[in-house]
Amino acid sequence: MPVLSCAHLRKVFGTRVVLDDLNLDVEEHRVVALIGASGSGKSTLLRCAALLTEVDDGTIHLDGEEITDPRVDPDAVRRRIGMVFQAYNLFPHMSVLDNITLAPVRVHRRARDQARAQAREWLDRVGLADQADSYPDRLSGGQQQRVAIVRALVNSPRLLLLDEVTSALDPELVGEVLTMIRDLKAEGMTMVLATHEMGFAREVADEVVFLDAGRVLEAGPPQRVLGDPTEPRTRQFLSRIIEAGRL
Ligand SMILES: Nc1ncnc2c1ncn2[C@@H]1O[C@H](COP(=O)(O)OP(=O)(O)OP(=O)(O)O)[C@@H](O)[C@H]1O
Repeated sequence: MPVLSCAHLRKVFGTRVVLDDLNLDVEEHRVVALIGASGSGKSTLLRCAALLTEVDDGTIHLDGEEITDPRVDPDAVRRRIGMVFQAYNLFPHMSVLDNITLAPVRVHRRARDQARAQAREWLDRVGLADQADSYPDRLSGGQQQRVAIVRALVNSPRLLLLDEVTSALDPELVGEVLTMIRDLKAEGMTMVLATHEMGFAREVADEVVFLDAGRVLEAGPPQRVLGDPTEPRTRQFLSRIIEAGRL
């Protein structure tokens, strides 16, 4: 059974169809990279999967449970899904440790000591143990994004959704975040990531999914989709990326 299964998703903003009969399955321990032009629906898909945006039609299952069922408690679902955004969204007036433990303690009613111990363990693993009591503005962008990823991991989610997590970073800080994602993959974390980093998608993803106007136009192993795409639209997208020097 897939960890995440999206079937016939449809999302419309005003008159614009942003997800259009979209289907996507993500098996356990797999990493799926979503690629596609700006506006193709990558962020919307991730936000729908995290129950941050409501779908207009279709279903989403997490471990076989339909999470788009209105009777499901969204907070309970969000505890099982970690989501990280492009802008790390850390609270500036809170220490790293408080940023990480706020939701587990306040929203998910986890015991404070237990949440803090787990947060410290994670910070240690990603080399940020000495920053636990720092405020975000003392950290580099790469460190802040790693804290945001730890914040998403502290509930031991079944699935991690990463939306352009390196886009806001200076090029020299991208590597440390990518290394962290690589390590998570090695540990077997199931992930879906929207990315413009084709080189990284090629290296880390088990499957690359090309979205075009809210549909999955092409999906498969990275070598195939990025190296020898069958769809003209995918080829066109990739040649633009090559021109921009980003492949
Ligand atoms: N809350 C919203 N209200 C209205 N329109 C929205 C909203 N969120 C997204 N859209 C529109 O939906 C379309 C798809 O946006 P989305 O952010 O999902 O694309 P994307 O593929 O992630 O793009 P990018 O690569 O630029 O992040 C865009 O045209 C966007 O303007």
